[in-house]
Amino acid sequence: MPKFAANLSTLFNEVPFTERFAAAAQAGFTAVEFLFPYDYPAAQLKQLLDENNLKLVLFNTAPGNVAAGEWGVSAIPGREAEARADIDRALEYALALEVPQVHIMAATVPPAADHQAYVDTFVRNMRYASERFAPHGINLLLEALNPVTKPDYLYASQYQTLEMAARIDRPNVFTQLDLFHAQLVDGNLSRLIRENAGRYRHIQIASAPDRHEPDEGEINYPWIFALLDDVGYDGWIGCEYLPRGNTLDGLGWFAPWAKKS
Ligand SMILES: O=C(O)C(=O)[C@H](O)CO
Ligand SMILES: [Mg+2]
Repeated sequence: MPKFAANLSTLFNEVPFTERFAAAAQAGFTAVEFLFPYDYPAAQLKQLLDENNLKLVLFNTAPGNVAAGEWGVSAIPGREAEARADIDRALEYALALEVPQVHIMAATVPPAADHQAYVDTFVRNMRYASERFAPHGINLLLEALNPVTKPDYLYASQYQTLEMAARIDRPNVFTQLDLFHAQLVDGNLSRLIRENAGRYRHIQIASAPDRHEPDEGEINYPWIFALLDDVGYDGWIGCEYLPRGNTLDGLGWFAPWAKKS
């Protein structure tokens, strides 16, 4: 039985961020995820979660200087102190908000840069993060991003993040299987889901190629949800899509699973 989390960074964007918690709960979600919590005190976010009986199931480490093209700091050589401070801050938020997993953002790699140096830096910082988070039972996730949405990101293929997780070789490090990115880069989603069950601990969904509701495009999500049940996936499924129009108007696909108020 799939468990869905509303991504408040992309859904319910008709209202300000702090009003999206109530909107998600009223739409029948019991869990949420979003990109970054850092613009708000943890206590304020916890109150919003508690008031709406919502679990927070994922957020990311900080993105760095987005205006300068950065998308994560954990792989940038020479920025280790900043990356580890971001990891420590993410841990503080994860503990305060009772979050079971955090996506550690890697970095975009400038075309002329030494890619291996970025990989080696990321492995070291991930092992640092693993040691910080493991005593609290919190998992760390790596996510491949397709090169159209995010050019020059450290990894684009699911098979690269699976290999990276194996190289990091820590028991609380897994991949985040965003099926939108996976379809655009790797395809053969059934093989990915079947052959790597247990190595991904979070899933995100959106249509391909347009990243809208999961009721259009190339991916047959009802079939995918049944396959996920078949392989015993019991994690959350993050609804990280860009609504075609009003969020509520596009939630017909979610009706079978929405919590009835
Ligand atoms: O971009 C995505 O798909 C994500 O899930 C990350 O949170 C941000 O890149
Ligand atoms: Mg994603």
